[in-house]
Amino acid sequence: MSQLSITAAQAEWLTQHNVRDVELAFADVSGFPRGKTLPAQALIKGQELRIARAVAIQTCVGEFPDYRFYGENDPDVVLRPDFATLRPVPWAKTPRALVVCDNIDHDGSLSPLAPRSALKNILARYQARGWTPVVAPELEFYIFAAHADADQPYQAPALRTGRRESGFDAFSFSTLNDLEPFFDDLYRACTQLGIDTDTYVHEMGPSQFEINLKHGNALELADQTFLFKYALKEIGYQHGLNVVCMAKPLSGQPGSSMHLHQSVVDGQGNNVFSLADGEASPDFFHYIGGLQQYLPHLMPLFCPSPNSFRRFVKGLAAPVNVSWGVDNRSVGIRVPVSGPAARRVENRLPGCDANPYLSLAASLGAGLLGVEEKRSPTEAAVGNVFNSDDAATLPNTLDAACALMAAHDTAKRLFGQAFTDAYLAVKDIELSHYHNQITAWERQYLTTLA
Ligand SMILES: NC(=O)CC[C@H](N)C(=O)O
Repeated sequence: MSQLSITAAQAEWLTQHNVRDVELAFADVSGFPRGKTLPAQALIKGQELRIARAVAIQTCVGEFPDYRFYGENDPDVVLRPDFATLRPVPWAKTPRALVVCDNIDHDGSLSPLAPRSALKNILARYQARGWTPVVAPELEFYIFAAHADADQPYQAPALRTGRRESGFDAFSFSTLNDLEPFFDDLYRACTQLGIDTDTYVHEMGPSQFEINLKHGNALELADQTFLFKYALKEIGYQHGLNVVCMAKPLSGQPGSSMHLHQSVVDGQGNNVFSLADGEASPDFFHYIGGLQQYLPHLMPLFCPSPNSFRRFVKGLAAPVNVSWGVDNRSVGIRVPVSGPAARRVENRLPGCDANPYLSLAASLGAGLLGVEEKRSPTEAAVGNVFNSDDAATLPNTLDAACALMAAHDTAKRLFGQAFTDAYLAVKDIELSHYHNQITAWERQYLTTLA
């Protein structure tokens, strides 16, 4: 899966294309790209780069939790390139490449603080059973006009007639046509980055879109999703657009999700969720049982910011429960209609703001625990269950979600104590910043009272 050294063909390609630098990139806990840029020839010669271990657990406001979460001596990790991900940077004017890296501790092991390590460790647990997950993320995002004043609401971009979308316009083609130059460049970038896109549509909100990635290997899809979000931003900037993966950027409008479709194949490539006769297997139900039991304990990995929880509004196709059902958008765990080979589960909880490595690791980990423990799911939901009592099974703020994560050992069992403690410490800092803000709403409505 991972490729540890550069091939002669890759070195030749870098040289032939006059690639000056290579970004050694990895996702921090927020999913933001971080790393160092190295001259291409140095990479070819095998120069090793190190970076502070703490970078993986940088907060979204650029601070770090206490030393005890990453090492009192503030140590380094090696940025070890996975050369299977070496690609040109589509938006670079001077030829540049990028390669996704693992963070390696001094003892040669994957740093438990890095999100890519968390996913690799869960995949190793599947591998130990002779199993391989197959996943497909679906990403919703908003495209806004260029925007620099964080105090002002986002605005949809001006279209051909000067009009800006303001209402719902699901599945229309007209705005896709308006934004064709952006989408053309995005598609070109995806091809260059090895991102295998499937359908794209106008989603429900004003200037909200969805692009689905083709199903495949979980590590590859996490890398692709990480790079896709990087590409969205950069291609947007080239067109004077601000592409936003926040879960709920506009009040009163639909939020943006990152639904995760998942199935598992055995060593022969057979879907373990289906029996030979085409019926659903016991493991399929155990997997769903695991999701129902453990997803609530892992919510900060699907919904990483206070804003993430604003998405969960009844009736806007965003889940508010961990019920499961077939072909049902009022549940958190949806089973799409399919034949036996494609039998899969769709975890609808993650927002587009989720880190793809962590949300995939958490979802696959919860399902695996369900299989190992032979958990039974509830009865399948029938009809619309937005108002059912199951809603109470999910925390509805980041504060409550972190408290639930801390109160259970699920995250620790899947990702270890070091990661769990560091992640919660990061969230603690981010929440304290968030709660210290005085908002426009308070200025608007509380001044007459106080
Ligand atoms: N594509 C859909 O089903 C809509 C999902 C919805 N926008 C959400 O936030 O979850």
